Amino acid sequence: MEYVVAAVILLVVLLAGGIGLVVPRMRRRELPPAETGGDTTTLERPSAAEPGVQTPPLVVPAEVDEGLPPLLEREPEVVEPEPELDRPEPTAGRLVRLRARLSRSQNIFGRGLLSVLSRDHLDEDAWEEIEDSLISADVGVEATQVIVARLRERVRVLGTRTVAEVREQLTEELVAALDPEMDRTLKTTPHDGRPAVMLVVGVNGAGKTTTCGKIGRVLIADGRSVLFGAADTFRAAAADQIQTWGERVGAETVRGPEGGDPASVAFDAVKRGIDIGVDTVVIDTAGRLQNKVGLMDELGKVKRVVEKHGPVDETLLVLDATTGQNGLEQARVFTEVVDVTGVVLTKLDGTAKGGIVIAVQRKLGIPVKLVGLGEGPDDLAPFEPAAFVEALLGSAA
Ligand SMILES: Nc1nc2c(ncn2[C@@H]2O[C@H](COP(=O)(O)OP(=O)(O)OP(=O)(O)O)[C@@H](O)[C@H]2O)c(=O)[nH]1
Repeated sequence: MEYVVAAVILLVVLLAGGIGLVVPRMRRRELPPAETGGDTTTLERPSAAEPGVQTPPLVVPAEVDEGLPPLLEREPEVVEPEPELDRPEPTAGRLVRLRARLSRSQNIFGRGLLSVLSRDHLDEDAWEEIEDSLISADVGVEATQVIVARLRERVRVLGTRTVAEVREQLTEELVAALDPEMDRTLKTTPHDGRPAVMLVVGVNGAGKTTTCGKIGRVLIADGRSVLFGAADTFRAAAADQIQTWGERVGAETVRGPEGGDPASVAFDAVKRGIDIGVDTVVIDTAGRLQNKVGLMDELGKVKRVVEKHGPVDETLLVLDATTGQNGLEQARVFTEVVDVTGVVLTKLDGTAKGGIVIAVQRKLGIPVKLVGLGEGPDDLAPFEPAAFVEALLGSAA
């Protein structure tokens, strides 16, 4: 009997010991549900939850942290490196640096025109060829007639003989046709405690959004701070596109919902520009031309709403040089809707008709302020008549 009692006691002790060893191990393997209370350590969930979904933190009892290796390891903290910002090229002398891009136009001006001028005797046929060259370079009939008449007169009166002299005189006439006295400065200086506001208008595809981005870089290269307003809510990708341009140079973009009200985006952009104290707010707009009345309403509204903050300082019209004289008709519609203060002529690198610059200025009476000479971020140059004409004529004499 004593043996039986001793055996039962031994069995109970062994069982108790066994349970004592096993239970804590099991408890270590299982994570209890949240809200255990008491002394706890809160861990972040390792994977990001879906946006908008609140994920409760995982809670691990403090005792688990002691002794055994942690079952849930903290994610190593990832410190994103600051994105490196682009440093846009300085704007001074860009036109000279990009002059090779005008090579297609140069063929007409440089080789064609100057080879005629180099003939021993400039007879009627030669003058007609010169006229044809200018017209086919899109200078426009009216402007061509004025330029050729003045050149003929100078050659006759001065008795010009050498090619170099004729070239010099042609250069002067082309520069004069570009009205070098016109004010081509961009009004981008903040005033009255608010940023300068620039509206960028033009038909879709003219290179408007790209040009906004390039203008931002031009301004930043010249030491200004910039904010973009993505008021082209018509084309979904336009806002992304301009935001990307902004991110590359550290400029903020204000955007609205796709298909939203462009005027409200423009208003918010200027408001934000005032709040954060930038120098210039550049606003991209949509340019659907199917319906002139709709365009007038939309652009007119954008302008009116923005002007609740103060007047628009600069309204730039973006024109695609490759559309030639057709582009001029489109341009006129815009000048009727908004008070255009300057023209940006894009894609001059893709046309043999660089003379369009002269036609645009004469027809619209608005200065060309910038020219686009490629798809690269800094392929936009302040327009300088003399440097431009030199680049067109090249050194083919
Ligand atoms: N070769 C050349 N291409 C250019 C120039 N400027 C713009 N582009 C190109 O023209 C195309 C159209 O440019 P976008 O800026 O998207 O045109 P958009 O007028 O803003 O069009 P929407 O946003 O629809 O209004 C792009 O492929 C640009 O890279 C230029 O000076 N030269």
